Amino acid sequence: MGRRTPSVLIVGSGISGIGAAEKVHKNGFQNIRILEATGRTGGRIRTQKFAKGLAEMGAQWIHGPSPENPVFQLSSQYNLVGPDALREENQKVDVGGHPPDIPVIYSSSGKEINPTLVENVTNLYYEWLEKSRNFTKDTCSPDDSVGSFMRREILRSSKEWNKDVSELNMAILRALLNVECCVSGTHSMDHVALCPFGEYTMFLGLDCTFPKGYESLVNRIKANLPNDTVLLNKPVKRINWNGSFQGNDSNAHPVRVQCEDGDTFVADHVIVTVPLGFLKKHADDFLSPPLPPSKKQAIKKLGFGTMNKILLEFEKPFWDPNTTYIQLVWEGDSPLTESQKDLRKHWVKKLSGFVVLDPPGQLGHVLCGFMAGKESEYMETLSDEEVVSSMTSLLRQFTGNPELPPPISILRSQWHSQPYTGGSYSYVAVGSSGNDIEVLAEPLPKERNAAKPLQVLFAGEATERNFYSTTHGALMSGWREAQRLIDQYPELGAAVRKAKL
Ligand SMILES: Cc1cc2nc3c(=O)[nH]c(=O)nc-3n(C[C@H](O)[C@H](O)[C@H](O)COP(=O)(O)OP(=O)(O)OC[C@H]3O[C@@H](n4cnc5c(N)ncnc54)[C@H](O)[C@@H]3O)c2cc1C
Repeated sequence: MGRRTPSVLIVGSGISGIGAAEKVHKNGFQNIRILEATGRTGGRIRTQKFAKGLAEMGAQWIHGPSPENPVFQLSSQYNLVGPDALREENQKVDVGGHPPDIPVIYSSSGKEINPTLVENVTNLYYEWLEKSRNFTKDTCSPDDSVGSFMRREILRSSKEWNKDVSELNMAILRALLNVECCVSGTHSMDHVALCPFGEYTMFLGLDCTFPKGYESLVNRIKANLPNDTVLLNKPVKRINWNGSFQGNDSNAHPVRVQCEDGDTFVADHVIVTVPLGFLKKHADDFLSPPLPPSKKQAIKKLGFGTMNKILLEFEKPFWDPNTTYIQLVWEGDSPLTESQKDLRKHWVKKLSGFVVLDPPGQLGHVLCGFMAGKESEYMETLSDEEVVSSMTSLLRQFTGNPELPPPISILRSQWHSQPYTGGSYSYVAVGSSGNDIEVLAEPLPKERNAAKPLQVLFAGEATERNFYSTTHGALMSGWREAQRLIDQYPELGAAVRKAKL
């Protein structure tokens, strides 16, 4: 590759792209540029003004804020999390993947359900969920899903239920599975593969938020980069590699990136951090020569679903000040029957519940509803007025108060319709496995030599086998690819260390 300073292009300015850029920059790389399709940095980390304060349209919590979590490491180093999150006890809590607080539960007949009535079935649900993480490819069929495993457990257990609890138990289980669809970012748990489900790894620690918004972390990392590193509104159309473009000669850069506006950039290396949702739509023509068939297959097989938020601001809270979560339970619903197909009529039934934003003094009286799957994608096509009207009817029905005032403002995410995202986050779908994640992460070319050096690298949450769908997974993936480049140029790191002496 000669003695020229290596140039690195990064496609996408989410936390994986910004994180990769900062790491290579810290290790002596000087020629770095990030090309971002949209008019902002942060990608699926997006903080917006709403009500009295801020709201997160994408990532909201640091999942597992403990010392092993790189997002937590950085956030505490930069003083971006509150004192509770920094307490040692907080970092040792093992929530085991379920919410630590007892919710307020409303049913569709307008009654509040006493949580003790559903405690047994809720505990059973979490036991089954835990069990579903213990399978491997040797102990289950590759076609099996978390949803069908749960149904088998429900059917087995329900034989022992009295008639008077059975209906409520079924309705609660349906509601809990709706929550799980939000966690996995999928339409149905029937789409989530059972064997690799346990590969997803959780850190210890009670989830925490960012008082100044999740974007404060992205901005803080970005501040370590030279000012002109990020070019906004530069959607990349095609990446030519292996010198497959006109005007190239043997001493020139092996990679050229073409933007939709006609601009081109050449480089030694490109790190692609675009979401899996984007790759699914553009796998055939995003690279030239095209992606190898194994990578295209992995992109096709892995899951990428939609999970959206609906934020509602109220003049006054109708909930008790201690309420942290409101769970909605549709009477008569069951996890054993498919959800209704008429989205226009039934989309609201997929809403899993509302988190109460805290503290109200800073944020206002705000409920944040969560909804996954096709219903969530349908919601994106409606107007704000239609969503407010549906939410008002829903809350009036569940609280049993036909006079409940409507929310005074609304803000919602629409991740599925974003052309450069195409959904919310990835999961390991039935028919795929953790190996597909590894294949997606493999750099190109696969066989490398002096004539065919390392050129196209892949990062982003969907490339992290154990931490996909999270901000820390995304950051780890950016650091992983940055390290791959750093290892390629040991002399740059050595020069940085020498300069520091
Ligand atoms: C609603 C929601 C809630 C979430 N909640 C949490 C949570 O509480 N905790 C958590 O840990 N994680 C959460 N996540 C997941 C987390 O936000 C993501 O895993 C993480 O932010 C992904 O970072 P990334 O860098 O991989 O991708 P992104 O942030 O998506 O960055 C990719 C960037 O590439 C750009 N791009 C795409 N195509 C092109 C192109 N052709 N040319 C140039 N640029 C392009 C995009 O515009 C984007 O800016 C949530 C996500 C969503 C959507």
